[in-house]
Amino acid sequence: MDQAERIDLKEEATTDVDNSHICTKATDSTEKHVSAIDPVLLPTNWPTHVKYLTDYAYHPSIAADTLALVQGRRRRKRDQAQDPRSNVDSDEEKPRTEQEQEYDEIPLGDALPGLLPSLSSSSTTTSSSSSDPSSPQYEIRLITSPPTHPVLGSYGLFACTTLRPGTHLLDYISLVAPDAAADPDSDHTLHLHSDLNLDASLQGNHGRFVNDFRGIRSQTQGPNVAWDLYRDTRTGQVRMGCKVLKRIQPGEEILCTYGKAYWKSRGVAAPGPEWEDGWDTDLEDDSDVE
Ligand SMILES: C[S@@+](CC[C@H](N)C(=O)[O-])C[C@H]1O[C@@H](n2cnc3c(N)ncnc32)[C@H](O)[C@@H]1O
Repeated sequence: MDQAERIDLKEEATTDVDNSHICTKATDSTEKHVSAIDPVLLPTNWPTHVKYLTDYAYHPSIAADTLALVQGRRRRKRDQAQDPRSNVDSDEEKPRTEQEQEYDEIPLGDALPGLLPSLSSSSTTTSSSSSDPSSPQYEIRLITSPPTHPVLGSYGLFACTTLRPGTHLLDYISLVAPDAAADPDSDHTLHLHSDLNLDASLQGNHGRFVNDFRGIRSQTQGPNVAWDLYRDTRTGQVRMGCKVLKRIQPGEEILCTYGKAYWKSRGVAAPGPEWEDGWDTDLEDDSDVE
């Protein structure tokens, strides 16, 4: 952890006239490595009690083997061993453990650079992400309307630009903790893989602000984004991506499903379909939408 990139940036407010909403724009000059983002660089509406992370933090109780797998170190070692120029010992002759095989099955994907979202798309390999680094794709907003909104007075994540189905928008960055160390009272948890969970209650990124669609979009509309587990092609690190399912207009709230189990564990009925299929099965065909 703590490989956060510091970007010396100045923030300026810009108004999107067409959509009557304000998004925060940022420009960078130099890049350095420090342990955390400077308070002045934090996103608008970022809570003071939460540390902003640009990469995962790992709970000290995670077993060494599991940590090597979830961080991708075990995979990198294997890849290096296959390189004829390398003198790294190969693990290939050793039979794959059940746990290694389980991690091998996680689909590969390209991680977004661990920067603030306003800058994160500048060097991404995903063609579906925004190519304009000075134009953030989303921002945290205090929810003040409509009066029926279930989390009125709390925060949510909102689109600043049009987001197309299939876009890899962000990753849910937080503390990675095993079940045994999970905080049962945390409202900012997401299952990662096996017995590992993501907990962004005290450290995280924009992902922690994505609300559940219930009471905001209809059951027929469903969520407009979905969480998608992947292993970074480059590093082998296991990450939780957020993919756009349906076209999201500027100013629209970015909403996922927490799953029925989340609400059931909190004594809340969650009617309607499960909405927990893979993100690509619910992907809207955007080809004829203008
Ligand atoms: C990950 S947080 C979402 C961000 C939160 N609004 C904030 O400002 O930190 C999850 C919590 O937000 C609230 N929440 C999110 N979506 C909701 C919904 N559709 N209906 C009711 N509460 C919701 C619940 O209290 C839930 O435990």
